[in-house]
Amino acid sequence: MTPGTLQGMTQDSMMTKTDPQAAKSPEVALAVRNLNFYYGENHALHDISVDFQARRVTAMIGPSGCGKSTLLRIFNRMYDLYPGQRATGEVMFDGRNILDHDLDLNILRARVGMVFQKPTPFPMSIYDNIAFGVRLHEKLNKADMDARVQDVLTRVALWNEVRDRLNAPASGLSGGQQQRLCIARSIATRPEVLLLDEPTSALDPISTARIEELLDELKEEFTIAIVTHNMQQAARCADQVAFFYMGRLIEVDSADRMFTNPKQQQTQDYITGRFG
Ligand SMILES: Nc1ncnc2c1ncn2[C@@H]1O[C@H](COP(=O)(O)OP(=O)(O)OP(=O)(O)O)[C@@H](O)[C@H]1O
Repeated sequence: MTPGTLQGMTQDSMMTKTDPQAAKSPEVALAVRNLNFYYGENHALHDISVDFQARRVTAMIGPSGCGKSTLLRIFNRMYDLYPGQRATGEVMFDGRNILDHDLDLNILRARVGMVFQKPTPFPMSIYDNIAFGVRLHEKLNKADMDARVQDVLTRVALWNEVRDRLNAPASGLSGGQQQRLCIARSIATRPEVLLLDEPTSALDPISTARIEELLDELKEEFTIAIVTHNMQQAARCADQVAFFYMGRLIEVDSADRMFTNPKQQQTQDYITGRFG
C-alpha cells in the first residue's frame, strides 16, 4: 500500500501508538484547541476547545445553527472546497494540526471518513461504491478487493442482503441500506475517525435502530463524532456529549452526567425541550 504521507510518515507508522500513558488515561484522537471558524464575515465558531476520545462516540447536540455541522466539517477540511471559509486554532490529530495548509488532504480524508444526513451512494454498483475509494489509496488485487468489499459489507450487516447483487446499482437499495452502504464505503479505506452528520434523520425507526447498533460495534475500532438532533439517540449511542449554543461550546461531559445532571442552565433548558 502506498497511501502517501501526511508529514513524511506512512499511514501505518502514523497509527503506531507510542504514548506510554495511553493505557492509563483515555487516548485522545482529536484535540480541538481555541478553534474559531468564519464563513466570510460570519464568525460561526468561537474559541472551541474539546477532546474527542479515541474509540468512543462523541455526540454533538444543540439548536439549529449552533455550529455542530461546521465543527464536523472542519475535521476533514471540507471547508477548503469553499473560498472565504477559514479556521484558526488547532485540531491536533496524530501529532499534526489538521488546519495546516501543507497537510495532504487526500490522506486526511482517507483517515477521517464522513457520512452525510442523506444517503449519498455514488451512481455506480454496490461493489464499486466500496472499491472506488479503496482504489484511490491502495493497489489491491481482485481477491483482496473482493475480501475488503465482503468484510465491510458484513460489518455493516449488509452482506447477506446484497451478496447476490453486488454489480447492481446502489440506487436500487432502500434508504436504510444505502446509508449502511455509505458507512461501509467510509470504513473501507480504514479510517481512524468516522464523522456522521445526522446519519439517521432521513431513515425509518428500524433502519435507525440498526445504524445505532452498528455504531456501538464500530466504536471498538473507530473514533466516532456524530451530530444529532435526537436526544434519545445521543443518550443511547454516545459516551460523551458536547452541547453547543450560538457557535460556542457550552458544556461537554459523559452522556450519563449530561442527561441527568448538566452543569449549565442552557444545557438543562435544551435537553428538557425548553428551547431549540
Ligand atoms: N455556507 C455558509 N455560509 C454562511 N454561513 C453559514 C454557512 N453554513 C452555515 N452557516 C452559518 O454558520 C452557523 C452554524 O451553522 P451549522 O450548519 O454548523 O449549524 P448546525 O448546528 O449544524 O445547524 P443544523 O442543526 O440546523 O444543521 C449558522 O449561523 C449558519 O447560518
